[in-house]
Amino acid sequence: MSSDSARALLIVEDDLALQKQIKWSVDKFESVTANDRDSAMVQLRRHSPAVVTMDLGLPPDQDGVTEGFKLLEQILTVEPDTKVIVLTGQNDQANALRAVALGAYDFFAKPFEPELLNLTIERAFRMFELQKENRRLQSMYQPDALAGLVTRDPEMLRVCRTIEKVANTTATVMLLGESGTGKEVLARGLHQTSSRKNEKFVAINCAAIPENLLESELFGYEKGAFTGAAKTTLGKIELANGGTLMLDEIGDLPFSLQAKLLRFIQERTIERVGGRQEIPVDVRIVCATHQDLKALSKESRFREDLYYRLAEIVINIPPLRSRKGDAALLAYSFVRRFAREQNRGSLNLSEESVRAIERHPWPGNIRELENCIKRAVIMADSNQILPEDVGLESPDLEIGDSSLDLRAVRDNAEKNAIISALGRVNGNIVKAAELLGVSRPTLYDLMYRLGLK
Ligand SMILES: Nc1ncnc2c1ncn2[C@@H]1O[C@H](COP(=O)(O)OP(=O)(O)OP(=O)(O)O)[C@@H](O)[C@H]1O
Repeated sequence: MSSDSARALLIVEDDLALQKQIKWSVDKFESVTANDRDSAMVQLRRHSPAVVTMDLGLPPDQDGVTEGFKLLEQILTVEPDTKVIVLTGQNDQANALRAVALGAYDFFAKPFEPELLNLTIERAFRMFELQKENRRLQSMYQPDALAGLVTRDPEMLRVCRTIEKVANTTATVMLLGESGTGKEVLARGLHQTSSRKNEKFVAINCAAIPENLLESELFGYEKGAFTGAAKTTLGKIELANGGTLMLDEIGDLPFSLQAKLLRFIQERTIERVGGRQEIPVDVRIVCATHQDLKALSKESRFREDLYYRLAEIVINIPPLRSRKGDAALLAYSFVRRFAREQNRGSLNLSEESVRAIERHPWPGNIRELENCIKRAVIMADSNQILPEDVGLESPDLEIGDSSLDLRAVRDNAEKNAIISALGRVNGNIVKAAELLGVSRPTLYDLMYRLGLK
């Protein structure tokens, strides 16, 4: 445990002899004890333990599980980040799975193996610390204007610092990055950090508007300028007057309009379509593209003089796959956001999901990850988001460290046995359950948990 994790382990066990035995066998952790639901909740409030081990059979229902499940729900409502390890009877896998589905961190069958229990508790503490660290980092690095931006990647943090530095200059900023890397978020951040923050931020996507409409969208038009121009209408440039104009996908600006934009940047005046008056406009320009504008200008598809006008400050935004640690950090933050929006209470990513997220290359960058987590929050049947909810393959067992991870070894062995059994009986669940010596519902639960369904 790290020094900051002086947070206790809470052991909830009504059998006092067993309680002592557990406490003794996990004596490297600082522990407190409770023997029923009420005393457990008192201890929870008093010590805010990071990890709880609890028996499901608590008084007055020692032989059942009602008190145990009530306690589990209460703990996760009051302290959703607590890692709860449920101790179950030997053949009580159905309740163990139900507990995990409700948000328990792990389960453990009694009689327990002290070494394994120690290992599981240690992992739970580590997970707790990791999540806490993620939240700390998230709150640390955010200047107010870039508050919605989640990152701990050194390159992205440099990008944020550059944005802050240039915000109050008049320099035109060019944001280069793949789709979904947060170009608009950064452009808005720049606007918010600048002295123009109380004026408008107007964005226009040059790729999304047909060429014949783009000119009037940008520059506006006078009444009667063309058929259907019933009244004088301001364009985006004029609408942004005093504020910031974001020209998104600038690489798609038609050649014919590039000259007109260049003129505006040089003269700082516009002429509406069908108009003859020069109208002065004061806007800060930020442009963005995923294209290589220099290459486009070599091919004479983008005016070189315009490029140099727009590229006073060029900021390269790294793709998500090269931001260290950001995929998981963003995923945690999106889970919290969408769980709140969808009233899903305490919802957590399973360890497998986190690993799968870390390994995925995210070609659609943060937008793809955001959509993926939104879907997962809707799809998750339990309080744990599994790799299949995220739509990602469960990562295979790693050679090395995690081959020593007994839970993963056990999961993998169970998965292989189930796949073999199902293969042998041609997919017949009843027969496979018989072959494996478990009930049909247990097999279904197992298949679900192991991502075989
Ligand atoms: N660092 C970040 N932290 C939190 N959310 C982010 C971050 N970066 C991007 N997002 C979110 O990801 C989505 C995509 O971001 P944005 O629209 O800014 O990307 P873009 O690069 O402008 O994409 P495109 O080139 O396709 O227009 C948005 O919903 C945005 O809120």
